[in-house]
Order: sequence, then C-alpha cells, then structure tokens
Amino acid sequence: MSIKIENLEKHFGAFHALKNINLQFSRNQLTALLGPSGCGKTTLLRTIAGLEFADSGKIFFEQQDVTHLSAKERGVGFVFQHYALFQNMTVFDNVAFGLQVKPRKTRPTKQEISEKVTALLRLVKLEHLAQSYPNQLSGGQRQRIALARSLAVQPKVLLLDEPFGALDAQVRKELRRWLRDLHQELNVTSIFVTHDQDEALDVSDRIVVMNKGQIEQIDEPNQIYHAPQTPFVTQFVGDVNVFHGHIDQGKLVVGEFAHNINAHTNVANPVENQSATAYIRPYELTISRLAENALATGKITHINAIGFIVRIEIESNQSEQPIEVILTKSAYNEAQYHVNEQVYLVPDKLNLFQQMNI
Ligand SMILES: Nc1ncnc2c1ncn2[C@@H]1O[C@H](COP(=O)(O)OP(=O)(O)OP(=O)(O)O)[C@@H](O)[C@H]1O
Repeated sequence: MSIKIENLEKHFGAFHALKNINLQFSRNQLTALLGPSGCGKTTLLRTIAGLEFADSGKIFFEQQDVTHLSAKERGVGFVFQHYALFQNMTVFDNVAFGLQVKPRKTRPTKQEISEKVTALLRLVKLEHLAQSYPNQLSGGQRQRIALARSLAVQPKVLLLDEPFGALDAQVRKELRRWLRDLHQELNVTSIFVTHDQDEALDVSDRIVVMNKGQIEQIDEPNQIYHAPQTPFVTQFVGDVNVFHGHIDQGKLVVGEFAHNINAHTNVANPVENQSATAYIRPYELTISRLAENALATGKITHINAIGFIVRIEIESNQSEQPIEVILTKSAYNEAQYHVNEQVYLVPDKLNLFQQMNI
C-alpha cells in the first residue's frame, strides 16, 4: 500500500502543528518520522491513522482518498509506546482479540483464529508465552506481543509511535534489529515515530526529518547523515562542531583564521562577504601542530582513549562549545597528543550554510 499526503495542515487552537506537509510513502517501505519533541511527528502519524483529522489537505492510500475515513475504515495497525495489552487476558487472547471482535460474517473460525495466532506468536518468537499474562512478561516481550496483536488483522499499513520508547537501551537495540528483520518478511508499509536518531538511521529505509511542524529533509539514512540539507538536520542527526564566520576571497574566515574551503565543502560557490556557518563532524576534523590552512586553534582539555577510537576535546575561542575530534588509535599513538597541548584544527570536509541556502 503506498501513501500520499498532499498539503496537510493542522492546528490545535492557535498552535500550528503541521505546516503544508507533502509526502509519499512507497509500498512496503519502512519510514522513520524523526524530530525533536513537539515537532508534530505523532500528530502526523495519528492523522495518517485516522485518529486525528487535518484542517485541510488530502491523504491517499494507493488511489483512494481516505482523508475523511475513520481509522477502522483505513485498515491500519497501530502500536503505541506504552503497550496497551489487556492485563486480564492471556498473551494468546490478546493477539486473538482483533479477530474475535470481527462481525460474525467476516470472523474467522475458532480453528483459523488459533492457527493465525500461533503463526503470529511464532513470528515474534514468543510462542512459548501464549498462556502467560502481560504482567508476567518483560517490557520488550510485551511490545512484541503488541505488534503481533496489531498484525493479526492484516493491516495494509503499520504505524508505530515510539514503539521502543519506554524500554532500556539494550532491549531497544535488540528490538530494532528484530523489527528490521520482521519488516522484510511482512510486506506491509510501515511508518514509525522516533526522536532517536540512531534508531532511525539503523532501522529505516527512509527518514523524514521534521522540525516545528515542517519537513526538513526526506532521504535515505545515508544521505541524511552524510548530506544533510539544512543546519537543523546537520545538528540533529549526529554530532557536529559548529564554527561561525564569513566568506572572504573564497576562504572561510573565523576570527584570525582563514581556511581555504575549495574542494571539500557542499557549496560550490559561497557568496562573498556573507556570513557563513560551517558544520564539521568530529571525524572530519584533523588535529595538527601546524597552523597551515587551520580553522581554529585551541587547548586539549580531555582525551578518551578507552575504546576503538580516541575522542579528544578541545577548548577554543573560535567555537562556543568544546570542539570534539575523533581519531583512530593509530593516528593518536603516532602523534602522542596530550592534555593542555595547544593544537590547530584543520577540516577535511565541512558543510557550509549561508543565509541564502538555509
Ligand atoms: N490534542 C492536542 N491539543 C493541543 N495541542 C496538541 C494536541 N496534540 C498535540 N498538540 C501539540 O502539538 C505539538 C506537536 O505534538 P506531537 O505529539 O505531534 O509532537 P511529537 O513530535 O510527536 O513530540 P513527542 O516526541 O514529544 O511525542 C506539540 O506542541 C503538542 O503540545
């Protein structure tokens, strides 16, 4: 089932929650709606579900205009952050619920329901818990049951609102992997809401980044991370160092430093004599003992060499926040940097934004 959204607008009183949303979801794709708290992700998801209605705009499921249809008529499955399982029913009955309450005419037989529920429990790998009650399950298991329950009625669209939000980091990670694998087997168009960039990058085929009721960028995870198109996306997805300056004779000038940006920036022709902000990932910044083509200088304040990579923090007058640089262990061992050392920072690559391309 493909989904198309045209010119969607939504207000809550005077608050403008969704601003001219235009979007397409391809059949069987897993899309993440990613953005900070309050940006409108849940409102958009609920509007797609038919649990909320837009002020204007249209929603199509394939060719059908579903804008004014109820959630039930749209045939969507919904999984919320807080597993809304029935506490007084067994796992089996929870999963069977949607089938058992179907009108007599369309309700499967008892035997068919039993087979279907067993197959779904097998799919979420919890067959052995069929006769348990929700309060006997872990958070992760409950969420998998909630998913099995929503799949029982064969939804054409599966909508997940922070499905792993209430779980601890380790379980979240496991369930992410599990959702990705499951989605490949399912053939269902899925949209999930998250404010966790790692989760979006790890699980989805495509990410829609939202900010203040608007879409900032729609792209594959790789593009969102490596080719962010707005300052907001650059800062929201992944760690980044920020340098404010201006362009002078093709160079980015930050304080007393003038860095030649040719060849390793996203902007071919930066506008002269205009302010510019450079966003640089920690691993795209090189530490040097020479001032040549540097963008900043600063003092090393902290070195974390515990893991596979080495994280170095530098305090600099050219940056409001401490600058973070990531080095490989071998580069670090070779250079032998130490705390309190004064060093220069030279970018290998930077994302530049000026007023006009924001
Ligand atoms: N029923 C409502 N009445 C009034 N305001 C609402 C209502 N639902 C949402 N809002 C407001 O609309 C904005 C968007 O809310 P929404 O839940 O869509 O954000 P979100 O991006 O999903 O955030 P979170 O990650 O915190 O859930 C918020 O400022 C919220 O307060």
